[in-house]
Amino acid sequence: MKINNQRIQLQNIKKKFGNDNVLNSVNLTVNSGEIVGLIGPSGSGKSTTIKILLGMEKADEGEALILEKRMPNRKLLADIGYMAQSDALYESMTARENLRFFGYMKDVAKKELPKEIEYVAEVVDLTNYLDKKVSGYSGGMKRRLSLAIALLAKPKIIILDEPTVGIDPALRLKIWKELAKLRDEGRSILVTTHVMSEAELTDRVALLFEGKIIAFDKPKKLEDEYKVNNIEEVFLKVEGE
Ligand SMILES: Nc1ncnc2c1ncn2[C@@H]1O[C@H](COP(=O)(O)OP(=O)(O)OP(=O)(O)O)[C@@H](O)[C@H]1O
Repeated sequence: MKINNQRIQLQNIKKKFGNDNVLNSVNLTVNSGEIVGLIGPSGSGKSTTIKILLGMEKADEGEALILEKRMPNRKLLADIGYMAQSDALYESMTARENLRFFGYMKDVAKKELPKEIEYVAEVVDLTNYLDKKVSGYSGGMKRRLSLAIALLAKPKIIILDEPTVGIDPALRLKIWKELAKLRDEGRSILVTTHVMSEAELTDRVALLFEGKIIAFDKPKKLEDEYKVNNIEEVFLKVEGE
Protein backbone atom coordinates (compact mmCIF):
# COMPACT_ATOMS: atom_id res chain seq x y z
CA MET A 1 0.00 0.00 0.00
CA LYS A 2 1.28 3.45 -0.90
CA ILE A 3 1.57 5.70 2.11
CA ASN A 4 1.02 9.28 1.14
CA ASN A 5 2.94 11.60 3.36
CA GLN A 6 1.96 14.64 1.31
CA ARG A 7 -0.68 16.57 3.18
CA ILE A 8 -0.74 19.49 0.78
CA GLN A 9 -0.36 19.08 -2.95
CA LEU A 10 -0.45 21.70 -5.67
CA GLN A 11 0.00 20.22 -9.11
CA ASN A 12 0.56 22.28 -12.21
CA ILE A 13 -1.57 25.20 -11.02
CA LYS A 14 -2.24 27.87 -13.61
CA LYS A 15 -4.19 31.05 -12.99
CA LYS A 16 -4.88 34.12 -15.08
CA PHE A 17 -6.49 37.37 -14.00
CA GLY A 18 -7.57 38.95 -17.28
CA ASN A 19 -4.56 38.59 -19.55
CA ASP A 20 -2.09 38.31 -16.68
CA ASN A 21 -0.57 34.90 -16.05
CA VAL A 22 -0.46 35.18 -12.28
CA LEU A 23 0.47 31.53 -11.63
CA ASN A 24 2.31 29.46 -14.17
CA SER A 25 2.52 25.73 -13.45
CA VAL A 26 2.98 25.92 -9.71
CA ASN A 27 3.95 22.61 -8.08
CA LEU A 28 4.27 22.45 -4.34
CA THR A 29 3.96 19.83 -1.61
CA VAL A 30 3.96 19.91 2.18
CA ASN A 31 4.57 16.66 4.04
CA SER A 32 3.52 15.80 7.55
CA GLY A 33 5.99 17.15 10.07
CA GLU A 34 7.27 19.81 7.74
CA ILE A 35 7.39 23.61 7.50
CA VAL A 36 7.39 24.79 3.90
CA GLY A 37 7.98 28.44 3.13
CA LEU A 38 6.54 30.12 0.07
CA ILE A 39 8.66 33.15 -0.42
CA GLY A 40 8.62 35.82 -3.09
CA PRO A 41 8.36 39.52 -3.71
CA SER A 42 5.11 41.44 -3.47
CA GLY A 43 2.78 40.50 -6.32
CA SER A 44 4.58 37.23 -7.13
CA GLY A 45 1.40 35.22 -6.46
CA LYS A 46 1.78 33.93 -2.89
CA SER A 47 -1.72 34.82 -1.69
CA THR A 48 -3.29 33.60 -4.92
CA THR A 49 -1.55 30.22 -4.44
CA ILE A 50 -2.91 29.96 -0.89
CA LYS A 51 -6.41 31.01 -1.93
CA ILE A 52 -6.48 28.38 -4.68
CA LEU A 53 -5.31 25.78 -2.18
CA LEU A 54 -8.17 26.71 0.16
CA GLY A 55 -10.73 26.79 -2.64
CA MET A 56 -11.26 30.54 -2.31
CA GLU A 57 -10.09 31.12 -5.89
CA LYS A 58 -10.50 28.70 -8.76
CA ALA A 59 -7.45 27.58 -10.71
CA ASP A 60 -7.70 27.61 -14.51
CA GLU A 61 -5.71 24.37 -14.62
CA GLY A 62 -4.18 21.91 -12.21
CA GLU A 63 -5.13 20.33 -8.94
CA ALA A 64 -4.92 21.61 -5.37
CA LEU A 65 -5.42 19.08 -2.57
CA ILE A 66 -5.38 19.17 1.21
CA LEU A 67 -5.35 15.75 2.90
CA GLU A 68 -6.03 14.38 -0.59
CA LYS A 69 -9.27 16.34 -0.89
CA ARG A 70 -10.18 19.31 -2.99
CA MET A 71 -11.25 22.40 -1.07
CA PRO A 72 -13.69 23.78 -0.09
CA ASN A 73 -14.63 20.77 1.99
CA ARG A 74 -16.56 21.36 5.20
CA LYS A 75 -15.29 18.14 6.75
CA LEU A 76 -11.73 19.46 6.65
CA LEU A 77 -12.44 22.80 8.28
CA ALA A 78 -11.44 21.68 11.77
CA ASP A 79 -8.21 20.22 10.38
CA ILE A 80 -7.04 23.50 8.88
CA GLY A 81 -5.81 26.59 10.67
CA TYR A 82 -5.71 29.46 8.20
CA MET A 83 -4.44 32.96 8.80
CA ALA A 84 -5.29 35.29 5.94
CA GLN A 85 -3.29 38.33 4.94
CA SER A 86 -5.96 40.67 6.23
CA ASP A 87 -7.49 40.19 9.63
CA ALA A 88 -11.09 39.02 9.86
CA LEU A 89 -11.93 39.73 13.48
CA TYR A 90 -14.97 40.86 15.41
CA GLU A 91 -13.88 44.34 16.44
CA SER A 92 -16.66 44.96 18.95
CA MET A 93 -15.83 41.80 20.87
CA THR A 94 -12.88 41.10 23.13
CA ALA A 95 -10.03 38.86 22.01
CA ARG A 96 -11.27 36.11 24.34
CA GLU A 97 -14.76 36.33 22.83
CA ASN A 98 -13.26 36.10 19.33
CA LEU A 99 -11.24 33.03 20.32
CA ARG A 100 -14.30 31.45 21.93
CA PHE A 101 -16.37 32.05 18.82
CA PHE A 102 -13.76 30.57 16.45
CA GLY A 103 -13.20 27.72 18.90
CA TYR A 104 -16.88 26.78 18.65
CA MET A 105 -16.68 27.04 14.86
CA LYS A 106 -13.80 24.58 14.93
CA ASP A 107 -15.66 22.19 17.20
CA VAL A 108 -13.31 22.54 20.17
CA ALA A 109 -15.00 20.81 23.10
CA LYS A 110 -16.48 23.31 25.54
CA LYS A 111 -14.41 22.06 28.47
CA GLU A 112 -11.20 22.14 26.39
CA LEU A 113 -11.73 25.69 25.19
CA PRO A 114 -10.37 27.72 28.16
CA LYS A 115 -7.13 25.68 28.08
CA GLU A 116 -6.83 26.06 24.31
CA ILE A 117 -7.38 29.82 24.55
CA GLU A 118 -4.77 30.09 27.28
CA TYR A 119 -2.24 28.19 25.13
CA VAL A 120 -2.72 30.14 21.88
CA ALA A 121 -2.80 33.48 23.72
CA GLU A 122 0.50 32.62 25.40
CA VAL A 123 2.15 31.77 22.05
CA VAL A 124 1.39 35.23 20.69
CA ASP A 125 1.89 37.14 23.97
CA LEU A 126 -1.72 38.27 24.31
CA THR A 127 -2.49 36.70 27.68
CA ASN A 128 -2.77 40.07 29.41
CA TYR A 129 -4.94 41.62 26.71
CA LEU A 130 -7.54 38.92 26.23
CA ASP A 131 -10.34 40.93 27.80
CA LYS A 132 -9.69 44.05 25.79
CA LYS A 133 -11.94 44.88 22.85
CA VAL A 134 -10.29 44.18 19.48
CA SER A 135 -11.25 47.69 18.30
CA GLY A 136 -8.64 48.97 20.77
CA TYR A 137 -5.93 46.61 19.48
CA SER A 138 -2.95 47.81 17.43
CA GLY A 139 -2.35 46.37 13.96
CA GLY A 140 0.34 44.01 15.29
CA MET A 141 -1.93 42.79 18.08
CA LYS A 142 -4.65 42.03 15.54
CA ARG A 143 -2.16 39.98 13.49
CA ARG A 144 -1.23 38.11 16.66
CA LEU A 145 -4.85 37.40 17.47
CA SER A 146 -5.41 36.13 13.90
CA LEU A 147 -2.46 33.80 14.35
CA ALA A 148 -3.83 32.61 17.70
CA ILE A 149 -7.14 31.80 16.00
CA ALA A 150 -5.32 29.83 13.29
CA LEU A 151 -3.56 27.75 15.95
CA LEU A 152 -6.76 26.95 17.87
CA ALA A 153 -7.81 23.31 17.99
CA LYS A 154 -4.29 22.08 17.07
CA PRO A 155 -5.05 21.68 13.36
CA LYS A 156 -3.15 19.10 11.27
CA ILE A 157 -2.66 21.69 8.55
CA ILE A 158 -1.54 25.23 9.31
CA ILE A 159 -1.56 27.78 6.49
CA LEU A 160 -0.26 31.23 7.31
CA ASP A 161 -0.19 34.13 4.88
CA GLU A 162 2.50 36.58 6.04
CA PRO A 163 2.02 35.82 9.75
CA THR A 164 4.88 37.93 11.06
CA VAL A 165 4.19 41.24 9.33
CA GLY A 166 4.11 44.01 11.95
CA ILE A 167 5.40 41.72 14.70
CA ASP A 168 8.60 42.68 16.49
CA PRO A 169 11.73 40.49 16.30
CA ALA A 170 11.60 38.86 19.75
CA LEU A 171 8.02 37.70 19.32
CA ARG A 172 8.73 36.71 15.72
CA LEU A 173 11.39 34.34 17.00
CA LYS A 174 9.07 32.95 19.63
CA ILE A 175 6.39 32.31 16.99
CA TRP A 176 8.87 30.50 14.73
CA LYS A 177 9.96 28.38 17.70
CA GLU A 178 6.35 27.43 18.34
CA LEU A 179 5.87 26.57 14.65
CA ALA A 180 8.92 24.29 14.88
CA LYS A 181 7.38 22.60 17.91
CA LEU A 182 4.11 22.04 16.08
CA ARG A 183 6.09 20.68 13.13
CA ASP A 184 7.87 18.26 15.45
CA GLU A 185 4.46 17.04 16.60
CA GLY A 186 3.72 16.07 13.00
CA ARG A 187 1.76 19.04 11.73
CA SER A 188 2.13 20.41 8.22
CA ILE A 189 2.80 24.11 7.97
CA LEU A 190 2.76 26.28 4.87
CA VAL A 191 3.84 29.84 5.47
CA THR A 192 4.25 32.72 3.05
CA THR A 193 6.64 35.54 3.69
CA HIS A 194 8.63 38.12 1.85
CA VAL A 195 11.19 38.26 4.66
CA MET A 196 14.07 36.32 3.14
CA SER A 197 15.75 35.64 6.50
CA GLU A 198 12.68 33.69 7.63
CA ALA A 199 13.29 31.23 4.79
CA GLU A 200 16.22 29.83 6.77
CA LEU A 201 13.75 28.70 9.46
CA THR A 202 11.77 26.45 7.13
CA ASP A 203 12.44 22.80 6.22
CA ARG A 204 11.94 23.44 2.51
CA VAL A 205 11.49 26.73 0.77
CA ALA A 206 9.80 27.47 -2.54
CA LEU A 207 10.97 30.62 -4.29
CA LEU A 208 8.11 32.18 -6.20
CA PHE A 209 8.93 34.70 -8.87
CA GLU A 210 6.41 36.11 -11.34
CA GLY A 211 4.07 33.18 -10.76
CA LYS A 212 6.70 30.47 -11.17
CA ILE A 213 8.44 28.36 -8.55
CA ILE A 214 12.03 28.96 -9.56
CA ALA A 215 13.52 26.72 -6.86
CA PHE A 216 12.15 24.40 -4.16
CA ASP A 217 14.39 22.61 -1.68
CA LYS A 218 15.98 22.69 1.77
CA PRO A 219 17.39 26.20 2.36
CA LYS A 220 20.87 24.83 3.08
CA LYS A 221 20.82 22.71 -0.07
CA LEU A 222 19.86 25.68 -2.23
CA GLU A 223 22.61 27.79 -0.66
CA ASP A 224 25.18 25.05 -1.33
CA GLU A 225 23.93 24.50 -4.86
CA TYR A 226 24.20 28.18 -5.73
CA LYS A 227 27.35 28.64 -3.63
CA VAL A 228 25.92 31.51 -1.60
CA ASN A 229 25.35 32.24 2.09
CA ASN A 230 21.65 32.89 2.31
CA ILE A 231 18.32 32.55 0.55
CA GLU A 232 18.25 36.18 -0.53
CA GLU A 233 21.41 35.56 -2.54
CA VAL A 234 19.92 32.36 -3.99
CA PHE A 235 16.94 34.39 -5.09
CA LEU A 236 19.08 37.03 -6.76
CA LYS A 237 21.17 34.38 -8.48
CA VAL A 238 18.27 32.27 -9.82
CA GLU A 239 16.35 35.38 -10.81
CA GLY A 240 19.36 36.61 -12.78
CA GLU A 241 19.71 33.37 -14.73
N1 LIG B 1 -8.84 39.07 -7.66
C1 LIG B 1 -7.86 39.57 -8.44
N2 LIG B 1 -8.14 40.18 -9.60
C2 LIG B 1 -7.17 40.63 -10.42
N3 LIG B 1 -5.86 40.54 -10.15
C3 LIG B 1 -5.51 39.95 -8.99
C4 LIG B 1 -6.49 39.44 -8.08
N4 LIG B 1 -5.83 38.89 -7.02
C5 LIG B 1 -4.52 39.07 -7.26
N5 LIG B 1 -4.32 39.69 -8.43
C6 LIG B 1 -3.02 40.02 -9.02
O1 LIG B 1 -2.25 38.84 -9.04
C7 LIG B 1 -0.88 39.10 -8.74
C8 LIG B 1 -0.45 38.26 -7.56
O2 LIG B 1 -1.10 38.72 -6.38
P1 LIG B 1 -0.92 38.01 -4.97
O3 LIG B 1 -1.76 38.77 -4.00
O4 LIG B 1 -1.14 36.56 -5.10
O5 LIG B 1 0.62 38.29 -4.69
P2 LIG B 1 1.46 38.16 -3.35
O6 LIG B 1 2.73 37.47 -3.74
O7 LIG B 1 0.63 37.56 -2.30
O8 LIG B 1 1.78 39.67 -3.01
P3 LIG B 1 1.86 40.43 -1.58
O9 LIG B 1 3.10 39.93 -0.91
O10 LIG B 1 1.96 41.87 -1.96
O11 LIG B 1 0.60 40.10 -0.88
C9 LIG B 1 -0.78 40.60 -8.52
O12 LIG B 1 -0.35 41.20 -9.72
C10 LIG B 1 -2.20 41.01 -8.20
O13 LIG B 1 -2.44 42.33 -8.60
